[in-house]
Amino acid sequence: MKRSIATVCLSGDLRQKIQAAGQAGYDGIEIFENDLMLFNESPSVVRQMAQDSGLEIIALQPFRDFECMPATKMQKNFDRAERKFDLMEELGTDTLLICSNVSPQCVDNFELAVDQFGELADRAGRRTFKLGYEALAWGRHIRDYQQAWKLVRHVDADNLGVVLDSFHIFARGRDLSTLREIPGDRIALIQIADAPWLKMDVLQWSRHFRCFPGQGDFPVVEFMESVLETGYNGYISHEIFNDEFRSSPCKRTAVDGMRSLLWLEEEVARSVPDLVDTEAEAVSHLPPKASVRDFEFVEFAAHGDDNATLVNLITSLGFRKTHHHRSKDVDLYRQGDACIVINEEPDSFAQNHYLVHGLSVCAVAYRSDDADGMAERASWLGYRSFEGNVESGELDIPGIRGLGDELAYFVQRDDTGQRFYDVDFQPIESPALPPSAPGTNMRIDHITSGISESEFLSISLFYRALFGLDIAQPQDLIDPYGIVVSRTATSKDHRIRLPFNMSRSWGASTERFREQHKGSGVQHIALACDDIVAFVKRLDPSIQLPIPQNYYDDLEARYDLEPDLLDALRTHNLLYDQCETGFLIHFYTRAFNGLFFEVLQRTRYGNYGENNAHVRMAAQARLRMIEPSV
Ligand SMILES: O=C(O)c1ccc(O)c(O)c1
Ligand SMILES: [Mg+2]
Repeated sequence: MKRSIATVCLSGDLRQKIQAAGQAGYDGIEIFENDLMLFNESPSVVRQMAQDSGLEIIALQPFRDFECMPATKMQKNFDRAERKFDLMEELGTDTLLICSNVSPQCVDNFELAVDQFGELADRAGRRTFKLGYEALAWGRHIRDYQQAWKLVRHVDADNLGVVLDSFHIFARGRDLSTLREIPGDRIALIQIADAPWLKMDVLQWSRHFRCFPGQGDFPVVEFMESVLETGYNGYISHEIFNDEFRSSPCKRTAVDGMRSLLWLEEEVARSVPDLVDTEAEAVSHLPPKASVRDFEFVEFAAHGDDNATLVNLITSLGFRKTHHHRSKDVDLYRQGDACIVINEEPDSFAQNHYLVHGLSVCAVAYRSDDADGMAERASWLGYRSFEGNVESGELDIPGIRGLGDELAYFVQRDDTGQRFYDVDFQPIESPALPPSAPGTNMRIDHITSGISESEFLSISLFYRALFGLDIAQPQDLIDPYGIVVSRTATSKDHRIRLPFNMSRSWGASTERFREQHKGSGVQHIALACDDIVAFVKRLDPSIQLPIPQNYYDDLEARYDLEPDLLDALRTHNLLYDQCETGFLIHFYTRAFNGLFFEVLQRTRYGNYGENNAHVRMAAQARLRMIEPSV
């Protein structure tokens, strides 16, 4: 596929947009007229800029409100088109995109529209230009691609084709049935956009909520399959109007857009290999499939007193130090299957992380069936790799730059059942835990990150395209000081669960964390155990987040809980949630540097206790008022 992006997707001025698109590796760019109008260089300078960035200007757009206007306006419209043709000449582009008329003055007269487009195509043809006609979902009379194609077919001019924009098609009811019947050479351009399914005014939906394929809910892969069936082999061009993109660095957005196109091509090539005929896109040229299976360990950057704070907390949760790194100042703590690595090695990535963020998670390691394959996949998608200092005989674990300043590692288990710590670490004789210590088989259940609004879609793509996870619809969580928006990335078997949260309110939980932690990162680690009531009975309650008694009165009224259970919940700061098939019992620890742990027990329960998130956030906010340092 030839890859393109419309300048409207990116923040900044036209120079920044063009440079970002060029650096991200696109072949072409659609110039939005407004971007040109607001730029203080001539169209011929823009032409040179695009050329210098290795980009073909594939179209100028949009030409608006052309057809079926009152007679007095039509002459003006033809004149206006001629002015745009002059501009196209200077820009060095051969295609003008016209969108269907939205003006209240536009009359519903198909024959008239055919005549007018016939004349416009003649005029364009005289200057060897092409036209593309696109139905806006909110057009006055022409609103869907079938109507637009009917018009183009009736005009029957070689230089007039139809523009298919996935947003308008899905926003009007995802009918792809007749798309396959359009001959590929009559399609002027494919514009691609994904979006979340929302029930709202379609113009607002389009102008604010479009996103890159892989970040939303539209069946974009199916759309591309239908497009390929037409025989179309021109550009696929992102056209995303999105509020987050407007406030994000344009380079990152451009690179994410490229990742999205690669992901889309991969999905199409894997689902219908016969439709993909170019060698570069053949299945044999695709990267290894996503293969993250589980969490392997969480690594903290710590130092001095902070190290002691963390060790005290996790020891209270029943972790014990089992290994020390062979060559580095790194300890491993384990509790059942859950592994926490604490890194104090001087001059390391972890210590740099500590200097910036304080006590924090600097890496999450994922178990993979093919760790090198994951690294290769990451590099194919343009994610940056990380090379640590590896001594001879130690595992060279592939790492990449992940969310915020963190690393993501990919760890493979070999057939012998050896774990990463059997190679790089030495077991230590640790004193047995006191019999009173909670001891039940734990595993990492989920790891939640606090991120900024402008990172939200970027992270969705990271988890979807690189990790192959499913991304759930956003949910609103109610903090006493604002709304926290939460989405979760999950593997098919739910062994990997990665919620990520953002908030526009500086006082809400996510932003309070980001302020303390100096940026985005892991805010919350949830550990699953088999018997939480037994666990909590041996726990030092001072590490827990206190829950108000009113919560338990409400629980009692809401559910028919056994009195013993209700009593245990009440006594031990435990929260409870229930679904049709089962229930969840969980508690939270007090926070350190904005981070906290959760311990939970799931019984046929697939959610996250999100019904209790507001209780947790209110309890944390209250503690913060009493003890501002937490
Ligand atoms: O929102 C708009 O005006 C607009 C303009 C051009 C397009 O191609 C489009 O899909 C939408
Ligand atoms: Mg469009």
